[in-house]
Parts: sequence; structure tokens; C-alpha cells
Amino acid sequence: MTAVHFGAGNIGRGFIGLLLHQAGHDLVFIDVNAPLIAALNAADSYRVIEIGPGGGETTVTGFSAIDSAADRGAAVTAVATADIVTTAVGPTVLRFLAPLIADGLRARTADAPLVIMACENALQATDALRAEIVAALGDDRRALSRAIFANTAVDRIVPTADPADGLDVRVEPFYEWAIESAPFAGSPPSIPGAHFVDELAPYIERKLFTVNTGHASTAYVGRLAGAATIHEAIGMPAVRDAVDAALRETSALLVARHGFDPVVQDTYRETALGRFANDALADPVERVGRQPLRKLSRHERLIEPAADLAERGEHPTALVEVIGAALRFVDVADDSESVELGEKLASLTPEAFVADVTGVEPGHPLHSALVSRVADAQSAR
Ligand SMILES: NC(=O)C1=CN([C@@H]2O[C@H](COP(=O)(O)OP(=O)(O)OC[C@H]3O[C@@H](n4cnc5c(N)ncnc54)[C@H](O)[C@@H]3O)[C@@H](O)[C@H]2O)C=CC1
Ligand SMILES: O=P(O)(O)OC[C@H]1O[C@](O)(CO)[C@@H](O)[C@@H]1O
Repeated sequence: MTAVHFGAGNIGRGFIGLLLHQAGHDLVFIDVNAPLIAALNAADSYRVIEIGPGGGETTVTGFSAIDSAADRGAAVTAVATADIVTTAVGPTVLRFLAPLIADGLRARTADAPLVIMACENALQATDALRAEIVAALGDDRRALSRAIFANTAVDRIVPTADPADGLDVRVEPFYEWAIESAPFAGSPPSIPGAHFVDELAPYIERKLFTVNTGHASTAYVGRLAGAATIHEAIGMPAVRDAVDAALRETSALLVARHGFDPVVQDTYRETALGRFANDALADPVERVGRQPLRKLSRHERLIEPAADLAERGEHPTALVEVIGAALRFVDVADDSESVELGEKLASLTPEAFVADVTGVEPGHPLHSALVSRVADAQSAR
């Protein structure tokens, strides 16, 4: 059995690649980072080292790697002959993979369908990838029928690997990979580290609006308070209170939207806060807050829950505070979205900024609070 995984970065090596290896798959990593591909092809193994309480270590073997920028044909062949294709490249990169995967489906001769799962921090990321593949395939419905698409929710904190560690990856012990079961019509692939669920939306929303809202909030509020890392930030009482308040708002929304047991949701929220306090991760606030324009977009971890709460007649004041802190995530030189955020704050009116970045329309019950936060962020520059 062969699994092709796009994106041999933190999550690719430290989570999805690991679980596919443990499920008995030979792994083919596809990436566009030439030195990383060379290092993977020169190595027989790498380690996934769990850091923090209860951590263990696993050695991953049986992998090869392809640079799709240098040898697209090899990447297409790998997709055409694989059993599973997964991705962890970032939601905004999926559209660049689609034409290559489409060509792999066109070239596929196996009877068994190819399982395709995007493992990104985004709602229904596989659906988004599927739409791009459909566009790339045009009228070729036969090629499309050779694939099964399943949405997934992935959760594991994997900070950027230290170059001194080579290919080894340090990860938190916690992980969860939830995959929707319906597309498999009763015959899901065997991936012991994952679990299959009838309805994924509650899982992914709970994860995105608790773990990711909380993590990003810790990064944004913490950075404003002078913290360098997430554990340092969440150790500051004022930051913890701000994050906790924002997560109480999203918890109320999750309970209302999906009927979660409030006690179970409280435990889930506390577990997430405990994960952020893992000092062994030494995770920089700049990594966790990265790509602020994506994180401030309409259906992401801050605006979506705040907008929904406002539509329900609530006042998501803690989330609005966090959004105000996110608007200050400028001047991170190696994060092009942080730089662009600063440029947009400098060049757009508050109303134009809100429309452009958050997609919240005038007249929406959240609109005036957002306009006011943007004006504050502009005055602070
Ligand atoms: N790091 C984390 O703690 C978690 C990350 N995620 C999600 O996983 C995804 C990946 O995140 P990370 O692994 O942290 O990022 P990363 O930056 O470590 O890895 C992404 C990899 O994708 C590669 N890549 C970029 N464009 C590509 C292309 N066109 N074809 C093939 N490979 C390409 C990059 O070279 C890089 O090696 C994101 O969607 C993120 O939101 C989800 C849960 C946790
Ligand atoms: O690219 P994003 O959305 O910041 O994703 C990475 C984040 O996902 C999480 O791992 C949560 O699963 C965060 O810890 C991490 O910062």
C-alpha cells in the first residue's frame, strides 16, 4: 500500500506521514522544497519525538520523496499509482496541487479508487481541493470517478522543526485525526491512528473554534503583551483571561450550533488551554499567529464565530478584543500576510478594510465593532 503525501513539513512528517506509516503504508512525500526532498531521499529514517508529559518517540521508515517542481511527471505517476493521497501544505496552496492530482487521476489504471484527503486547518478543505480538481478535469467525469474525497479534521501542535534536528520532528503528545466516514460507503481505509465519524462538521468546528481560536488568540494577545512564545503568553494572567473569555464565547456558540454537552465542551476547552502551556514546545507567537489575513477572513477562527454570535443577538466582546490584537500582528518580516496587513491598514479606510479582509458587510451586527477596531489599529501605528 502506498500513500502519497503533499507537504513534507511539520504536519506532513510529524503527524499525517507518521500515522500513514503506522498504518502500514509506504510513503511518498511530494514537496517543492528541493533541499528537504534531497535530505529525505538521502535518509533511511527520521524520528517523531513527542515532547511534554507522557511523550514517546517513533522512527519512521519506508519513505521516498519527489520534488514536484523539478519532476512533475514522477509526481503525477506517484499519484496515479497510490492508494491514498493526503495534503498538509496550507489551505491557500491546495489550488496549486489540483492540476497535478487531476493528471494523476487521468493516468490512473487501478480498479480501486484513490482516497484523497486534505489535512489542513480549514473547514471542508477536501471539498475545496475537490472543486479545484473538478475545474482542472473539465468534462472528464471518468477520471473524477476514480477518486473518493473525504474531509478531515487534524489536530496536533507541531512547531517548526529546528534545523539542527535534521529531519526529526518534535511534536506534542496529543493528536486527533477525524475523517468523515460517509464517502467510504462502509469500507474506510485502515488507519489505526485516525477515527471515522458520521458527521465531521461538529468536530472540525469544535477544533477550529476552540483549539485554533484559542491558539491564535494566545499568539495575538500574547505578542501585544510582549510574549515571545505561546507558553510564556498563556502564563500571563491577563492573556490567559482574554483567551479564556474568547473561548467561553466560542464554547457557547458550539453548544448552540451543535448541541455539545456544555460540560464536555468545558473539558475540551481546558484541555486546549493546557496544551498551550506545554513549555517544551517553545512555540513562537509568530508561527502560531502566521498568515493573519487568512485568520481574519470571513469563515475562519475569529470572524466566523464572532459574526454568528452577533447574528444571534449576542455581544462577542472578548472575540472582538482578540480581533483587535490580531490587527496589530504587523511587521513580522518573513510573513508576507503580516506585511500586507500593515500595508492595508495604512492604505484603506476602516470600512474598506473590513470589507476587504473580513468580508463582513455594512449593516451586519458585527460591522461597527470591526470598523472601530480597525480605526484603533490604524491610530496605534
Ligand atoms: N503545524 C501545526 O501545528 C498544524 C498545522 N496544520 C495545518 O497543516 C498544514 C501544514 O502546516 P505545517 O505543516 O505547519 O506547514 P509547513 O510549512 O511546515 O509545511 C508545509 C509544506 O508544504 C510544502 N509546500 C508548499 N507548497 C507546495 C506545493 N505546491 N506542493 C507540495 N508541497 C508544497 C512546503 O514546502 C512545506 O514543506 C496547514 O494547513 C496548517 O494549517 C494543522 C494542524 C496543526
Ligand atoms: O496554519 P495554521 O492555521 O496556523 O495551523 C497551525 C496551527 O494548528 C494547530 O496545530 C492546531 O491544530 C495549531 O497549534 C497550529 O498553530
